Amino acid sequence: MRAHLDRTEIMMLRARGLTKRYGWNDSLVRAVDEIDLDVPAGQSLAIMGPSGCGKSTLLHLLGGLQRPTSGELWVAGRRIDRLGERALAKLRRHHIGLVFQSFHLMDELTAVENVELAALLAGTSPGPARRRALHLLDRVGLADRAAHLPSELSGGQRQRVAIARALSNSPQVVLADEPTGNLDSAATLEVLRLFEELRAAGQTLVVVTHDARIAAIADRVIAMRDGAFADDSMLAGAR
Ligand SMILES: Nc1ncnc2c1ncn2[C@@H]1O[C@H](COP(=O)(O)OP(=O)(O)OP(=O)(O)O)[C@@H](O)[C@H]1O
Repeated sequence: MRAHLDRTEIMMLRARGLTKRYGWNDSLVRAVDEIDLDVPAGQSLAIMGPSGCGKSTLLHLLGGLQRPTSGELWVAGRRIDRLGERALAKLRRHHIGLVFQSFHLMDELTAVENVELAALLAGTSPGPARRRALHLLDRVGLADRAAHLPSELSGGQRQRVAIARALSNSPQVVLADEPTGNLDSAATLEVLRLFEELRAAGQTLVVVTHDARIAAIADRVIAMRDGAFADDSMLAGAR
C-alpha cells in the first residue's frame, strides 16, 4: 500500500446527478439540474454564468446550506446529501468556510470578535480562538484593525475579515458567493490577491463570480446555464 496519496487523487467535492428544484407544475424551476462535479483537493474552481442560472443554489448545496431535491453529494469523502440540519450545521462549522457577497459580519462585534466567533462556536477555547483570530487578521493584512467594528471598516476590509472568519476552522473547502460583488475596483484587487494566496497555499476553493479577474486566477472555470454546466474549460489554461 502506498504511504502517500497524491493530493489530486482526493476528491474534496463530488456530486452525481445533483438536483435542486423549486415549486411544481407550471412554477417548477430546475435551479440545479442533474449536475456531476469532481473538485480535487487543492483545486480552485470558478463558476460563472448569467443571472438566475443556478450558481448560488449550487454553491449552497455544496456548502450544506440547502439540501438537494435529488442526487448524491460528498464532501471530503463523506456523503452529505441526506444529512439532517444538525449534522449539516456541524459540517459547516468544522469543514466549510463560507464567504458571501454582503459579508454577513455581526455589526456589534469587532473584527477580531467576528473572526474568533466561528472557532468558539466550533468548541475552541477562548485563548486559542483569540490567538488564531489575530493570526488570521494579520494574514489578511488587518492586524491594525482588530478592534474596529464592521461599520468602521471599508467594504474591502470587511470582506477580508469575512475571509479570515471563513478560514478560522481550517476548512477543507472555502466556498465564496460573489465575494467581490459589493466591492469597488481597489477592494476587488485586495480580495483577488487573497484568493490568489489561498490558491497558492493549496486551499480547495469554489468561487461563484461574475468577475473575469477572479476567474482568471482559478485553476478551472465552469460556465453554467439553466441549472447545468454549459462548458467546463481549463480557461486559466496554463495552470
Ligand atoms: N427559494 C426559491 N424559490 C423559488 N425559486 C428560487 C428560489 N431560489 C432561487 N430560485 C430560482 O432558482 C434559479 C437559480 O437561482 P440562483 O440564485 O441560484 O441563480 P444565480 O445564478 O446565483 O443568480 P445571480 O447571478 O443573479 O445571483 C432562479 O431562476 C431563481 O429564480
